[in-house]
Amino acid sequence: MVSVPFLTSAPGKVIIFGEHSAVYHKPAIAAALSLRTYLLASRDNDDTNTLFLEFPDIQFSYKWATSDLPWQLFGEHSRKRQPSADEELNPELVDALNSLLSKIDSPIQYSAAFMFLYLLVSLCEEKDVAGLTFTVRSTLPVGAGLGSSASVSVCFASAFCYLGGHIQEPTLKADDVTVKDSEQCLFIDAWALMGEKCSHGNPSGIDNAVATHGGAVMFQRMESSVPSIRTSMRNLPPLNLLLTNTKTPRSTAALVANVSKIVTEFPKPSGLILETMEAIAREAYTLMLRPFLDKQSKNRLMELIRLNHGLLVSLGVSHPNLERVKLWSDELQIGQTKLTGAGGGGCAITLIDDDAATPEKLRQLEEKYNQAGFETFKTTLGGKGVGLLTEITTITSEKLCRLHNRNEIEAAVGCSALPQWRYW
Ligand SMILES: Nc1ncnc2c1ncn2[C@@H]1O[C@H](COP(=O)(O)OP(=O)(O)OP(=O)(O)O)[C@@H](O)[C@H]1O
Ligand SMILES: C[C@@](O)(CCO)CC(=O)[O-]
Ligand SMILES: [Mg+2]
Repeated sequence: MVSVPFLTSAPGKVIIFGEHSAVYHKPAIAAALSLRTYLLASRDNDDTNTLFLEFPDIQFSYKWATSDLPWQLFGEHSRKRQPSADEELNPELVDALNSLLSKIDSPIQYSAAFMFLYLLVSLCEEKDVAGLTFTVRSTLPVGAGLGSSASVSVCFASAFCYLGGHIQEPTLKADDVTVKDSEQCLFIDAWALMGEKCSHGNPSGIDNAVATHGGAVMFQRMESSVPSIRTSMRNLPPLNLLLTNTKTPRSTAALVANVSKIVTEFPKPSGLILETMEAIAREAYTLMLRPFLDKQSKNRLMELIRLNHGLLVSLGVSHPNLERVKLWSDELQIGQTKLTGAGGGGCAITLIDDDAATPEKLRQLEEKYNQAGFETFKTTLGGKGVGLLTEITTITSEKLCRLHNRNEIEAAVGCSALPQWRYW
């Protein structure tokens, strides 16, 4: 029997090359971020017949009588299995959850609650979770292209795999280096992909893979049930990346659906665009295998960023605010900019040209962004994947909900602040 309270955590990601083309089986390059989501499972209420959700980042607080959930749809055997990459969502469970959630009218809250319940009922029995409170806090911006949905999905999947007895406690500390994926990580990743399917119909799996395994990868989705290829990129060259959030809201589900429409209606040109994106990601991979980039390679990488962004624009996934981020960094000749994640708003990355970007120019750029209401981030790439923290004495759901900002969340429960975190 697992003892509560405990926390799970998973990082967000930045896609450097290959968003959208990743859905169409093309290779993409992404790295874990130091910004993370934290999920606390605790017994903060006396009522053992109820399940409580606290998701303050999206202003959502909810509860269900545990007996109202459709536990009967799964037996012990189906809870223990690892879903294959092409497994579709269970239609009976989808129907049951749709009726249960019919009163929630915010799409953001609906999709979070739907993912939560889908994974919970798929992985746990009623007795495992009755009376528990689940609280989510994230240092990632919600729905901004940095993989917030996948990091939440990995937090849910790992917590429910653990509560359901499908995986053991992890043992790796932050500094331990591993070369082989653990079986437990593969199990969590497979279920987190099902969670991403709850969030949008056709995920490539790159976001949940990075949130589960951490580090930096070249990722390629395969056809049918063949597992995706994940090639770890251990010695990523130091990249001076500026991350800018336009704060323009968008949803990955809608953007992926729009691209799918273009791919269906214009198969030939869109096919060529996707092939070009593949060529870009492959060349970038070769360049990024070198531990240090010489000037010529760095310039080539910047050109590839520019080309990749242009192709994403042609697929219709940019936004005037993303173009503003690019225009202003182009005007000041800071480096090359592309949107990251699903686009349509959210974040852009700028690969900074260290020779051209003087501190004064960077200051001017940040000032322009601030005036437009954009937020810039400093974050490190390639951090740890999914983790667990047990023996918590000081944090309760109420305290976690009350934390005001990223720094407070990191200080209270963060992977960077607490060496007691272990990783699967
Ligand atoms: N802190 C959070 N608390 C609760 N739910 C969250 C949180 N962060 C994200 N979510 C869920 O994930 C959804 C956002 O997912 P979406 O895929 O649209 O954006 P993203 O994952 O940030 O970007 P991308 O998929 O482009 O990387 C939200 O609508 C919400 O349902
Ligand atoms: C747009 C997309 O390529 C990345 C979203 O972070 C979708 C996916 O790969 O699942
Ligand atoms: Mg997402």
